[in-house]
Amino acid sequence: MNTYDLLWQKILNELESTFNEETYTDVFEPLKSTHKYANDHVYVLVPNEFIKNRINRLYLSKINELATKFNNAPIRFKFVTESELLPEETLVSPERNLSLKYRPGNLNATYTFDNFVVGKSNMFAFRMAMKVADQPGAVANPLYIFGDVGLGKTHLMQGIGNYILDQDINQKVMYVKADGFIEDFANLLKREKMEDFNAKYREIDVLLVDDIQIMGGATRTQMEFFKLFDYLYQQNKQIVITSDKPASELKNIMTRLTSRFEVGLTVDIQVPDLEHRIEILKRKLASESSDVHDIPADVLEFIASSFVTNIRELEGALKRVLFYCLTNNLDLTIECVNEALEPLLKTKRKSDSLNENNYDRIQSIVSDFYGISLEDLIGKKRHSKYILPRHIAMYLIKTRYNIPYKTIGNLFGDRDHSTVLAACEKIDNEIKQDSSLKLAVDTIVKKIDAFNKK
Ligand SMILES: Nc1ncnc2c1ncn2[C@@H]1O[C@H](COP(=O)(O)OP(=O)(O)OP(=O)(O)O)[C@@H](O)[C@H]1O
Repeated sequence: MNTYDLLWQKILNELESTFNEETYTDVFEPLKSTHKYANDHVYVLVPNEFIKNRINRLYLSKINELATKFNNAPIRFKFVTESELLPEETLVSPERNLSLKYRPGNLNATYTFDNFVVGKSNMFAFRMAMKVADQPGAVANPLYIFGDVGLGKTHLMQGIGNYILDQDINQKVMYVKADGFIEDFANLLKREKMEDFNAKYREIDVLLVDDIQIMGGATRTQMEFFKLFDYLYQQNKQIVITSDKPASELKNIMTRLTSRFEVGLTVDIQVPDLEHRIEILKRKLASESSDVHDIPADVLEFIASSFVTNIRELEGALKRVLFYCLTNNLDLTIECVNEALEPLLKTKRKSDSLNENNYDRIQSIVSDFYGISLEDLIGKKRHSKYILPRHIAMYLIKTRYNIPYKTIGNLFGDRDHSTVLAACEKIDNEIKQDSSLKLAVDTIVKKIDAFNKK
């Protein structure tokens, strides 16, 4: 038995004890050995497309996780049918080499479905992304993904692109951030090279546009984007868009665009809970090319509890811990991790406590101003004398501190992302039209500023 067969056997043993007998017998039992190792992947031949898709969707991430654990270094599996193998074996294409970080169409090869950790906060978004990737243009077009900073929108969107390319390398996928599109359009205006612009954006099968809110106010770009959107949409080309807010709440984006975004399917990604964050840390650890593959549970929980609202920060903390402990040759204990993270935690504690006090202060200044109790400001009563101050307090916290809507929701009796978002947008609109409301908000702001100067 070669090394890869041995590795596969270990994984199979683990899968046998993890999954029920039926799943194991149907899916894994026929897959006795590996086929080859190439392009950073161990290949396993599967009898048909159905089994392949089932494994890719449901078990691939677990398999890769076990593989990395048993191999003591990152390694990935690929399940292929016989018919796929022939063309693939003759194809020595750089696009297939995952050691290259970028693939055609500006795609980051490391953002895949199998390393996207799924939990309650992103389950629906993930399922829909898989469906869209399986049948581009047919299931939900456009797919509109929104959520707060650092929660995985780009990862999921590029996961769609990578999956589509994995199925068919000839598909033309194009990933662009909205500011990149604005820049390309500005260049087009300067040089009048319409053919280049069209070649880049029209001769494609899948368009992925990240952070569409950046296009707010860029009217001419929006008009061009509108034409492109319609052109691709009419041909059933898949479009995926991400944003920090729902389409209906986008500022300074023309309604004919936002209404088109709403024609397809909108999904959101929320802040992950503790268990989910710990799982993310475990999976990031397995994919790190360091010698550490196991971290004590209390240490993982410590890191996951310290970084709550942004997965990018959570990832950064893990990297810092690994680097610090490895270079100083220290064991991964809570004390050592605390030491490693101290500079980050210190600034965070400072700004958190400062901010928490400030959030409280905004809430009490608003409740004082309107002569209601703090309890009623935060509570569930639906009378207008409570609702307006509540919305104003949410709006002021968002505009001053720009923390996730969900976090603001937690400060107001666990209200959800969309409730807070709607409240903030409502106040933002109303102060433009209602001068007495604007005066009230300005007065409250002055009181807050006066307090901060004390
Ligand atoms: N569910 C997840 N599983 C694994 N990694 C994740 C997950 N969600 C986010 N990440 C990681 O967190 C980091 C930030 O994610 P990403 O850039 O996709 O966030 P975003 O929502 O697009 O942020 P922004 O609003 O700043 O554009 C990336 O490294 C990504 O791989």
